[in-house]
Formats: sequence, C-alpha cells, structure tokens
Amino acid sequence: MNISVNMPPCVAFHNGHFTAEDLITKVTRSGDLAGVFYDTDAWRALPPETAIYQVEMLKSPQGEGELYAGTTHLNPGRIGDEFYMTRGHFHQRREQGEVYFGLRGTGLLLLQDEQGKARFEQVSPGSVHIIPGATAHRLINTGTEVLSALAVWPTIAGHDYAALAQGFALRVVLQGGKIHGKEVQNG
Ligand SMILES: O=P(O)(O)OC[C@H]1O[C@](O)(CO)[C@@H](O)[C@@H]1O
Ligand SMILES: [Fe+2]
Repeated sequence: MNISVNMPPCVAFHNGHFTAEDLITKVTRSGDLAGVFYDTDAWRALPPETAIYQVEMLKSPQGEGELYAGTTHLNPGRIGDEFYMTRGHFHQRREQGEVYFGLRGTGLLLLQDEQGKARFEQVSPGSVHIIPGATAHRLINTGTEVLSALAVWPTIAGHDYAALAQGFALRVVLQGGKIHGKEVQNG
C-alpha cells in the first residue's frame, strides 16, 4: 500500500532576520533512493517521481558556530513491507551532533554508531532527540499521516552517505499487522 499525499504547506519560519526567500525546499522522490529500500522489485514498481519526503530549510550563513534549521516532512507509505524513510547519514564532521524535534505524526528515529550498534527513538509531536556526534540518523514514518520533524544542526556538519552504502543494521517493516525492527545481516 503506498499513499502518495500532497506535500504539506511550508512550515512558516518566523525569525528576526529570515524571510520566506531564505527558505530552501528539496523533495526526495523514490527514483532518488536507489538501493535504499530492500525490496528492489517493489521499489522499481513505484513511479520514480513518487514524493517520499520534503525538507524545508533556512539558508543559514555557513561557518563555525552557524546552525541550519530544517523541517523534514516524510510521507506515510511503504515500499514492499518497508516503511518510507529518509536516506540517512553520518555527518562528514563526525564530532558534530544534531537535535530533532517531533512536530506531527508518529514514527521512529533510527540511530546507529560507527560500530554498527543501532537503536530507535519514538518520534511524535513534542518529542526531542539529541543525536550525538558519530551517530548516523534516519527518520522512518510508521504512521498513516505525514511525519514532520524540525532538525537543528551545525552548517559545518556535512552529510556522509557513503559510510552507509551497506545500509543500516535495522529495517522497519509491517508484518502480520505489526511494526517490526528487523536485523539486516548483509547491511
Ligand atoms: O539527507 P537525508 O538523510 O535524506 O535526510 C534528510 C534531511 O534530514 C536532516 O538530517 C535534517 O533535516 C538534513 O540534514 C537532511 O538533509
Ligand atoms: Fe544530520
């Protein structure tokens, strides 16, 4: 079952020195996520333009001490029995952490250290998540509505996707009507 819902309206950022022109919006579609979902046949069967998530972030100045603030809106849906999720990444600058704030919907934040040890945190409106340095993070929508979370992270953090080319140690699927975190043998 794949629900493709329209993306929610922009989350308005009201800040002393940011205006709507300072908002960067990026949509990630199923076609952008080759190799991310484990059921390749189901992924191929989905029209590649299917919107999976949208990130709206502020155009912060870059540099030490500067922060990005961005809201990820992750659609509900599954590819095969695997819930829609973000690509997930480590930060290039491993020592840089990130904070997530649950805004809407229900889901999971998958966190994984460099030794491959993975754990979940429940995401819901009002939840706050401290992502320490050297911890990969992926948002997963296990609900039936859009999952939205605000993130704040250093502009110098960068994204390292290559370190997760083998994927995360856990996948989240719906089986027998229940949500399962499944260990993945070969990443
Ligand atoms: O880059 P990914 O793993 O697709 O995650 C989506 C977005 O979530 C964030 O971690 C927070 O919004 C951004 O850094 C990232 O671009
Ligand atoms: Fe991040």
